[in-house]
Amino acid sequence: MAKRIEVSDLDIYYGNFLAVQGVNVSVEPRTITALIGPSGCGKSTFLRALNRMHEVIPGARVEGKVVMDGQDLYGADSDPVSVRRQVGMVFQRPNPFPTMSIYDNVAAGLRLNSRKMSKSDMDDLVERSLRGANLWEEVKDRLDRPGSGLSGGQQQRLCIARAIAVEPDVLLMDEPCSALDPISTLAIEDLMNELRERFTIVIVTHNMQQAARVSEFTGFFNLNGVGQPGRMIEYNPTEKIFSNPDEKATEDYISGRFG
Ligand SMILES: Nc1ncnc2c1ncn2[C@@H]1O[C@H](COP(=O)(O)OP(=O)(O)OP(=O)(O)O)[C@@H](O)[C@H]1O
Repeated sequence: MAKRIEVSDLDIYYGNFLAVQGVNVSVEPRTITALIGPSGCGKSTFLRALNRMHEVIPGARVEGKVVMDGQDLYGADSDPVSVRRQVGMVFQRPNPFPTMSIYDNVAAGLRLNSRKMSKSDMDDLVERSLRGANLWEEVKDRLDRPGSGLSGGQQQRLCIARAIAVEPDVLLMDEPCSALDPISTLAIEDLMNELRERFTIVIVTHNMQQAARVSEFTGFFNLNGVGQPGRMIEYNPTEKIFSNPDEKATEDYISGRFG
């Protein structure tokens, strides 16, 4: 079930380096939010803080709050593994488990979450997830073949099937189309449009047209200079960001004056 994410006063560190400072934002359920901004301003860092992937890096930590429908993701009783099950992630490069079959790639997350399931229930869930990722028709006759044998765009949809199989509440996507050709990119964008009905989606993209095409809300990150922390300086409906942003820096960025 899609959930609301409320971020308050979030600071994100790598050791002593403050990479992202003071993010306050509320992301509504069943919407797509795009995060845009120049390289190094902390978009990916912020995204990874939303499912506690950030802390996997030694010395990395956050201050502030990320609350999902009332659940404090960094609270003392919150388990990072369960957070990552609730908040799924799709990466820039499609990363199916290379030696695993297409079927097992989708089933992997369910097995890791040690849900005991009959073979026929698992078959149903794998099919539903592959259909949900608009991949079923292309792979239904070769489910036992390795995931690595698919095209890049198919591999990315396989990764999305794997992510949605565990029924997360939120789906994070870090430049999911940057390694894909335009046709595969459109297939993923169509898919995002369908997935928004079931999930809260946050996507990092360098592609302004993509942000404009797929998202309802856009967050613009910026930084004042090298070594300075990135900040989310504007969060607004995407239409407003691209037609009449509140901040001059947002306008300069989207009109290609920097970045
Ligand atoms: N593992 C890490 N260890 C230390 N610093 C890091 C690490 N990853 C990122 N950083 C730093 O944190 C800051 C934000 O980086 P991040 O990758 O989040 O930016 P970004 O906006 O996603 O950039 P890009 O658009 O180029 O992907 C940068 O100064 C970067 O050098």
